[in-house]
Amino acid sequence: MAVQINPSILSADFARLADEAQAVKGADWLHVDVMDNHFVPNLTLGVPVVESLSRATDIPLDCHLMIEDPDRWAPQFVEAGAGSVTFHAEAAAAPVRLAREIRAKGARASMALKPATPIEPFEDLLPELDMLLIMTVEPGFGGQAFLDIMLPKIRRTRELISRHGLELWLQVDGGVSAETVERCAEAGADVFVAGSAVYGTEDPAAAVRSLRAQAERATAGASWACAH
Ligand SMILES: O=C(CO)[C@@H](O)[C@H](O)COP(=O)(O)O
Ligand SMILES: [Fe+2]
Repeated sequence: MAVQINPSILSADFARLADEAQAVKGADWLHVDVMDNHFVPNLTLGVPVVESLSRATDIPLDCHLMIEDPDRWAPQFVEAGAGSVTFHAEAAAAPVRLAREIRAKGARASMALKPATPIEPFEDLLPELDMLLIMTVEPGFGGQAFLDIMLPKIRRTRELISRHGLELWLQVDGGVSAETVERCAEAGADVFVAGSAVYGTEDPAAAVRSLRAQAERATAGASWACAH
């Protein structure tokens, strides 16, 4: 699978979201962080904003739900126009039923793991998912430092995906930048969320191109990719 770069609008200007989406032309998905001040100690946006944003841009929306009760809310984000919906394993009451419901409504189903949540208990669920998100910071805020200690989990997850012959995308989110993207790609990630490393620069579209080039180079030399 080709490398994908998903800018996070958490680091964009919320009063100009349509323009900010325009500013990252060439991005694969627009990453939309939904926070409820319960699952994480921060509050961002909800279904109506996703609905408006999906009408305002051709870039598909990758909604990352950092909320309690995703079983109730995730389907509404699909109806609002999200092309991919990520719920947290720690918050979902019935992750298999929820993933099936998201897929049945026509979106890609994805599950996220906080840094302290291991992948191993979820091995049997992987065929139910289109993407797995490994958080590389504690969720809640943009601009945090990348957690290097997550690299072994990325490697183990890539091994599981290969062993089961799955088409699952492996996303990393948090502190992904020019300094860290190559380590993530070498470990096995193929979808890269970047907030401050894209919107914190003078030229967000150029930042997307440059992260993509770095990730592609690192993937080309990675043992997990060479084995395919
Ligand atoms: O989900 C989150 C934070 O909880 C992320 O999507 C951040 O928005 C990424 O921002 P950077 O770490 O790239 O600045
Ligand atoms: Fe996110």
